[in-house]
Amino acid sequence: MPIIGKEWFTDVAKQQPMVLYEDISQGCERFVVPVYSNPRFFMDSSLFENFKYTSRIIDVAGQLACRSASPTFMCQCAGQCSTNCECSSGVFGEGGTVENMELLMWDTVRECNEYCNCALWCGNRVAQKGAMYPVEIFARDPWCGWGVRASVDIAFGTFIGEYAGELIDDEEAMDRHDSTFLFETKVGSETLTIDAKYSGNYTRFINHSCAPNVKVANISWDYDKIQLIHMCFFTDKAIRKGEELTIDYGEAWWANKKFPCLCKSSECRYQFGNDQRT
Ligand SMILES: C[S@@+](CC[C@H](N)C(=O)[O-])C[C@H]1O[C@@H](n2cnc3c(N)ncnc32)[C@H](O)[C@@H]1O
Repeated sequence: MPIIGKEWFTDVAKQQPMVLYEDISQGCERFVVPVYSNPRFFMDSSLFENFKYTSRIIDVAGQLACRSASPTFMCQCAGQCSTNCECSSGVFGEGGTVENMELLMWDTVRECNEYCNCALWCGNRVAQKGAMYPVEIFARDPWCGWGVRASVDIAFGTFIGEYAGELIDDEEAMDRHDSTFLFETKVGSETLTIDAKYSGNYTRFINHSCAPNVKVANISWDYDKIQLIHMCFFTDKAIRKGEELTIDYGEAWWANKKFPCLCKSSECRYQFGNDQRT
């Protein structure tokens, strides 16, 4: 494997990108999600041919359909929920951004739901409304593959998308030989998995960084006790247009990986052995 120096990345950034798809979401998002290749190196784009873009959780095994449907959570607030509202976790400030990231990451955050009396514009309805900020998929490099970058400036604490894909149980997850796109979640006390290998949205292209600018929080907007926990992505820094979006995959993900991390951050924790790619 060649040594990747800083010059390689600087040089590649100067190349004119090629539009491979004008909108890989095919209208599933509020914005187009273009895919950019790079003439400087070859990138396998065959995955896009069989990839089904969806911005939703696909209940393949009926895990959600078989839940009891009795509404447990519902507020009686009029218009905007008050700070005393039983649904509100006080995480979202005015405009729906998160002010306190620690609070967001502390536990599952409950948003108001379809049985709540409050308005659709209530500030406790954020992630349920879907992604609002345009992003693009780009050819990062031949080793990491594709990545995601912001198409506009995005403020700190902004919801940018939900990890979408097929909702499967543990047994099915073990049978799927590629664990790259598996993300654990819960429905009530049951642990389930979202697999975004074949179906998903742009979040499945987000790469790892040891100094990430996006965090993944647990959010629910179900009325039922047996709630689906949605894995929701929020910016943890102010993001500039063109900046790559990254998350921390966590130690468990890296535990059995045979390749080094290419995040190039000074805080990188997974550069194994004598790897010279600095
Ligand atoms: C969830 S996918 C992210 C999208 C992926 N880059 C692609 O082209 O489909 C995770 C895979 O991306 C690559 N990857 C992501 N972050 C990386 C990093 N920091 N260093 C090296 N490879 C990375 C690895 O091949 C990993 O298995």
